[in-house]
Amino acid sequence: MKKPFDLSLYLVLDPDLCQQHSMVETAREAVAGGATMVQVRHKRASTTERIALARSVKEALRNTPALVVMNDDIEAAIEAGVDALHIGQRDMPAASARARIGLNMLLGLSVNSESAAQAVDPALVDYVGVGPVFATPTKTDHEQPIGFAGLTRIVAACPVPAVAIGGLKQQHVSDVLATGASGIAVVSAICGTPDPQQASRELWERILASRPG
Ligand SMILES: Cc1ncc(COP(=O)(O)OP(=O)(O)O)c(N)n1
Ligand SMILES: Cc1ncsc1CCOP(=O)(O)O
Ligand SMILES: [Mg+2]
Repeated sequence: MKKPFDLSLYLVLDPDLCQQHSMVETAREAVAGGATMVQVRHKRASTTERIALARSVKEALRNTPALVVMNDDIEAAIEAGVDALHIGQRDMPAASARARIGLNMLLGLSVNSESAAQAVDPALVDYVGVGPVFATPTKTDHEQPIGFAGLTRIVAACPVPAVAIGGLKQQHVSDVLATGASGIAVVSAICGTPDPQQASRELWERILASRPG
């Protein structure tokens, strides 16, 4: 069975930024501070290394409600038994990914335009990552930034829940949620900060403060 998911505070791990605190430690601390999803994203690692890393992250988050996501690597996602796979428009067709991962794993897809949003098939894709909202040095090959106006239009065109990504910091939380996005995805707002739990908690508090009720 697919797990229910909460995109509110979505951490994407980065091996270069996670030096003082390892990726596993950063994941643990961020979830203690409120992160709801953690993506294992390691572009230089082998599939074997990604499997080991994902297993360690899963173990660290075992008694928490946070979900573990694998970026790009379908073999590693299946072998490590993560909760979700995240792919981009150029990685593989969503239909191929869904055929491989089956019906029990969540599938996330990156979207950068209204036309890509309209093309999302909710029978295949569970959520979208929309961005980059702003230019960011964390991903050097990112698409054209969309800004909040673009984010608003793309989120409205998406048939599935959306998480915003790219250059997002604490001060952007309320503007992100005002677009209709379900959450905020961050790398450098948590990875590489001196206290990842505190960074996560500050983001989480802004999320709570930005939501009605
Ligand atoms: C939540 C989330 N959204 C978008 C992305 C970017 O995915 P992609 O476009 O495939 O780029 P890489 O991350 O693979 O460089 C993401 N990873 N997560
Ligand atoms: C993985 C990814 N996809 C689009 S932008 C991005 C990196 C976001 O990093 P940061 O939160 O540090 O700007
Ligand atoms: Mg990708």
